[in-house]
Amino acid sequence: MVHHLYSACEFFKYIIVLKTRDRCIMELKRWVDTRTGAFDWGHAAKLYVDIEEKSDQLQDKEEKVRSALQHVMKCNLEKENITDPITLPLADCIISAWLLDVISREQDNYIRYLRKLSSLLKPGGQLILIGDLDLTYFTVGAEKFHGFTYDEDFARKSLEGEGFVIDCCEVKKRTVKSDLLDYKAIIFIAAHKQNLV
Ligand SMILES: C[S@@+](CC[C@H](N)C(=O)[O-])C[C@H]1O[C@@H](n2cnc3c(N)ncnc32)[C@H](O)[C@@H]1O
Repeated sequence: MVHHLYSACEFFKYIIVLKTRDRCIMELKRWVDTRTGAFDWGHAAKLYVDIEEKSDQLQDKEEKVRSALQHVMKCNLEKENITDPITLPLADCIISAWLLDVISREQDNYIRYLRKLSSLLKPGGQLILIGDLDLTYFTVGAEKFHGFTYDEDFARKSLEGEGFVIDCCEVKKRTVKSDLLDYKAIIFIAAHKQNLV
């Protein structure tokens, strides 16, 4: 998914994308390098310029994202240092979308993963967290996977418990009809990591 990078590159000159699967890393690098046969993310760029009413900037936007995207790196949230053997400098902002919902089994996991994301952030740094509320399953191809089920209260308390201050939290009720997954709403949270005193 690259949709969020179109907005992010308006604010950040250097962006690092972390992915766990080698195939995803390879595909995204092909797109960054405009290689033949790379996945066409044109619809994401078009969506961005349409929302921002900047359709004349379509070409520029693609180039801006590509030049901000410095590295596509491997990560695994199960590891102590999730980008082992590389240690990244602390980030100004982390965007995590639909990741914790999918990889967490229970509340303790979710909080532990959140702590790992926090450890990659500078004090005062921003965390933008997007997820599905009340998800129990999702489907990919013919396979059905477990979703971690949580509500707004749990997300808020988890962030606050890990030393974040929530600046904005919005919940948007589901409008899509599909039995491929069963979430009830999408949650968008912008929070910052408290400075240590
Ligand atoms: C629903 S997708 C979220 C996609 C994400 N927003 C993106 O743009 O790539 C869940 C992602 O979690 C990744 N994942 C699974 N186990 C992981 C782990 N242990 N550490 C980090 N990512 C993991 C999967 O490869 C998958 O891309």
